Amino acid sequence: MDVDGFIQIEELTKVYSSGPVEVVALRDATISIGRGRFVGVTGTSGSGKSTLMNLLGGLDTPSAGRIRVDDRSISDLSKTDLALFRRHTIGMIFQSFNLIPSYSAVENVAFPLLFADVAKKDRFRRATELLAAVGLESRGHHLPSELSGGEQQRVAVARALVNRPAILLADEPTGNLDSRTSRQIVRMLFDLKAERGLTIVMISHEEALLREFADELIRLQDGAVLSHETLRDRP
Ligand SMILES: Nc1ncnc2c1ncn2[C@@H]1O[C@H](COP(=O)(O)OP(=O)(O)OP(=O)(O)O)[C@@H](O)[C@H]1O
Repeated sequence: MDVDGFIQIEELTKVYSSGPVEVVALRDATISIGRGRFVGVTGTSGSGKSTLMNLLGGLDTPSAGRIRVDDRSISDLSKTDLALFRRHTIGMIFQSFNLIPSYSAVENVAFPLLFADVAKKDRFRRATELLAAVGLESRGHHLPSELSGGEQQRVAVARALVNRPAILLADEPTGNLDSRTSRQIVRMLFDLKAERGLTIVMISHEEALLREFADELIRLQDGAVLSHETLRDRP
């Protein structure tokens, strides 16, 4: 296993065509991310951050280039293998928490396990453990509408981690939160990284927040990698 190049993004390009107009959302991006690193991605609006995240998460396919995770090219996976990769290797969270409104917190967290062939009793045991890991052990039976924004994002984090993925992708996870709650959520991601050996890629335009908690900072501009800084060396 290659610890340093756990995620290898090689000359990745994404072109969107809408009618005669072509938009190069990502151009020739080459990035190497080590296992267990917390990597922040920043850049102005339209610089290609979400495009990169969607390609990394296997939600979209590149126009050129490839992504390797743990030495496997995800660009060459069959539909079935890509679905398995998404389920077992990647957890994703977004600016909107995307919880199922009629499900309690614990049911939301357990939901991905419905598709993972896990017995009901174990689904709820694992979901309860994850809720405790994000500090919400006493809120399991609450509906999303009964939780604050920060608490809803914690439920979304627990749900993203319930299949024990190696990688957590976070696309503007603090975009709907006030600055104090934002800091609490990013600190929690930082702690989860250390406890679980997670590799985290987080998009944010709050550079100060990324500088406080991330190990590395990538800046995109017009779809290209402008810089890739190391903020903290591996301990
Ligand atoms: N489905 C699509 N069809 C056409 N163009 C797209 C599509 N998705 C993104 N784009 C374009 O690609 C470029 C990069 O978009 P992207 O969403 O990756 O940027 P971003 O850095 O995440 O922006 P923001 O911070 O505003 O979310 C933009 O010019 C955008 O308009």
